[in-house]
Amino acid sequence: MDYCYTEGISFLEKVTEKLKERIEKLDQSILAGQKDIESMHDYYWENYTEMDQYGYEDYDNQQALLSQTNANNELLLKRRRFRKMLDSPFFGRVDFVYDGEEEAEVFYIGIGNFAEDTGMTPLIYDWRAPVSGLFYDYDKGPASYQAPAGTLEGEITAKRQYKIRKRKMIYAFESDTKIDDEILKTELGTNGDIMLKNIVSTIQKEQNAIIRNTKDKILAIQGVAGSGKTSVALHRIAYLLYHDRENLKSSDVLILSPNSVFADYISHILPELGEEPVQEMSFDLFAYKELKGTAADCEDRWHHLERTMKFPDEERERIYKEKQSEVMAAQIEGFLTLLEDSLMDFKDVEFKGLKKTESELIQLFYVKFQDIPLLKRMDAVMEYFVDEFETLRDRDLSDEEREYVQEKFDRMYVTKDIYTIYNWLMEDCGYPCLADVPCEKRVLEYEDVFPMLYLKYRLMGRGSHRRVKHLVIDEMQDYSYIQYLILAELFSCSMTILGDKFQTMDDHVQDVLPFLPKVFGRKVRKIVMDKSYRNTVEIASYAAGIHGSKVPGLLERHGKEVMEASFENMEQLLEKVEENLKISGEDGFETAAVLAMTEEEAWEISQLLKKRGLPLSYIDRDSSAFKPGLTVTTFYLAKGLEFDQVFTVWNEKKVNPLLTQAKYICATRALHELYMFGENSEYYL
Ligand SMILES: Nc1ncnc2c1ncn2[C@@H]1O[C@H](COP(=O)(O)OP(=O)(O)OP(=O)(O)O)[C@@H](O)[C@H]1O
Repeated sequence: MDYCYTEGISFLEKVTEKLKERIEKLDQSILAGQKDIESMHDYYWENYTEMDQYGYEDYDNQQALLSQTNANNELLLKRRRFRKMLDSPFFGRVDFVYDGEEEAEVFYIGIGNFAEDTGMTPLIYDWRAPVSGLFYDYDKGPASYQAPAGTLEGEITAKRQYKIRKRKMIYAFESDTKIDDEILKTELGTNGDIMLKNIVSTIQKEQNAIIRNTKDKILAIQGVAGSGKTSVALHRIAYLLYHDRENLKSSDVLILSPNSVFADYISHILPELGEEPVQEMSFDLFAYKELKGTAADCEDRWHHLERTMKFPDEERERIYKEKQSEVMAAQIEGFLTLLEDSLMDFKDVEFKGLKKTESELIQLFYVKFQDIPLLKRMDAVMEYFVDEFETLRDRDLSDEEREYVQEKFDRMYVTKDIYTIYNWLMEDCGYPCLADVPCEKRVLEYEDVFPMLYLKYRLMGRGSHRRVKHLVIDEMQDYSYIQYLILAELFSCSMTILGDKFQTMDDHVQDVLPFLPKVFGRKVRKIVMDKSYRNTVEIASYAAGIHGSKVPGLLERHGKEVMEASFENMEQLLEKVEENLKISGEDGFETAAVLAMTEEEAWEISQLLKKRGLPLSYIDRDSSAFKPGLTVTTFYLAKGLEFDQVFTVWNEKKVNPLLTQAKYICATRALHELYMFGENSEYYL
């Protein structure tokens, strides 16, 4: 047995013992803490009637209780981390000789810090600790890392990698190259996990640079399919949380994600890395909530995609695109300038002897309060009026009086209804107007949702979300110019923006990187990730061929050739799917997917496969869970996910403007096997 392995095992044994001891001690402290909390509760309930009349004692008690509860929560978190570490305490080791010293210091690296006791030198260092950068960034030889006190230089004399599962050493070896490609290939070649994996033990140097970047406020990553964008973004969140515990909590981080299934698919990563889950939201849902008082319902992206595929209409698509574009944003600005006059109908105001003439009001409106958004400005003028009244009369207005005055001022707007104003804008731009119906009957088509929301913010202001301190935008290519303007209005925090222009859900590739700096009004650091880790060489080359783009950098992981076939009808096609499906049996796969174009097709296929007796999960836009086994869904809901086997199914006779992008998205979802199956019946026409 080699030295590296035996030494690894003996350290594993030592650490396991120490972890167990530490967990036991924590058990006791937690128990003692809980008893304290209980007795503090008891004391409070027994004595609170007698506590001093000013409430000092009561306050002190509450504070003591709070700090004891917090202390106990921290212990609970620590215990949770150590329990997790028991399974696999470390995965790397670096021996580092600091400049000017003789002997190497040994650093073991794992998912968290672990010392025998608080304040002692760690036996294991958190992968996010400054010293752990050595493991990811350097081979043997001269190296340095950034410590709080400055750069520390020295030499790496040894570097090792381990795989430990359920307290058993699976392998241990000396790695003199970067985190070894062979290991990476083996890790990627195995099935076993169905959700996205944490990649702490094999983070690559380029990925590490992104994860550890705290300098750039806005990072935008254009990465080829499978380059680890989502993984890197999540590890970056964990890194930021670790290094800024004081200011950044999990609840301060928001991920804009494409759908709920994707949110489920990535949800376990942060807890696995010892952090609490972060907030997650879809932008469409957010818009729907924000427009509640303006329209009864809003279509979402899926409606639009389905319509584009079912009823391709170039003119309609042109209008859709224009409405989301920079040109539209400029048109809205021009429109707003004119609206300053056309929306207003000034009249003298008089209330119980206090009068403001039309020209005085105009002066206040256009000069004194000119910086306030148009639909909020009259409120400011009214407050000015009310203030003057209350000062002169030396009394406050009653609620009824206030309402009466408010009405007078509100009447100076021709309308306050955003929907009506939006229709004026449509008229100005030469687009068809939306139906003139009352709010409860208004259903916004997707093309109008974001321009209307943007108009609303420009008219009413919004104020940025102070609670969100870091925003992650995944699938950046799927957001329009107008959507980015809204995001810039809403969030002024640091951001990680990531995506792949080739996966745009549109008939054209959209590259958002050129306009981001303009929208956010600041420098955006752009990073390209051009190596793919997901697909085999065969699948990646096939996928690149769909766009005629160059094959990304790949690990030389080979697999089955991509199978392309055309079938006369769906039954024959599904026969072939069944024949090739390998999700059961000894060396079967964990996940497989049949990916169709439209929801209707996906549903139909799921029913036909069920009839064949195949167990499966059907994912539609309302689904929220990702499950092992066979999944049937559309290409657009499969975004961001991956499957061991993918069967892409489309109708060859049908005109589908999204077909090229859809095929590319489907093809790049496959880890090991890809089947591209066309069907040429007239069924779906
Ligand atoms: N350093 C790494 N070590 C091990 N696996 C990795 C590494 N980087 C990426 N992977 C794996 O590659 C696959 C793709 O990663 P991920 O889903 O994060 O990529 P992506 O760029 O977001 O993909 P896409 O845009 O196609 O959805 C995942 O299985 C992930 O675990």
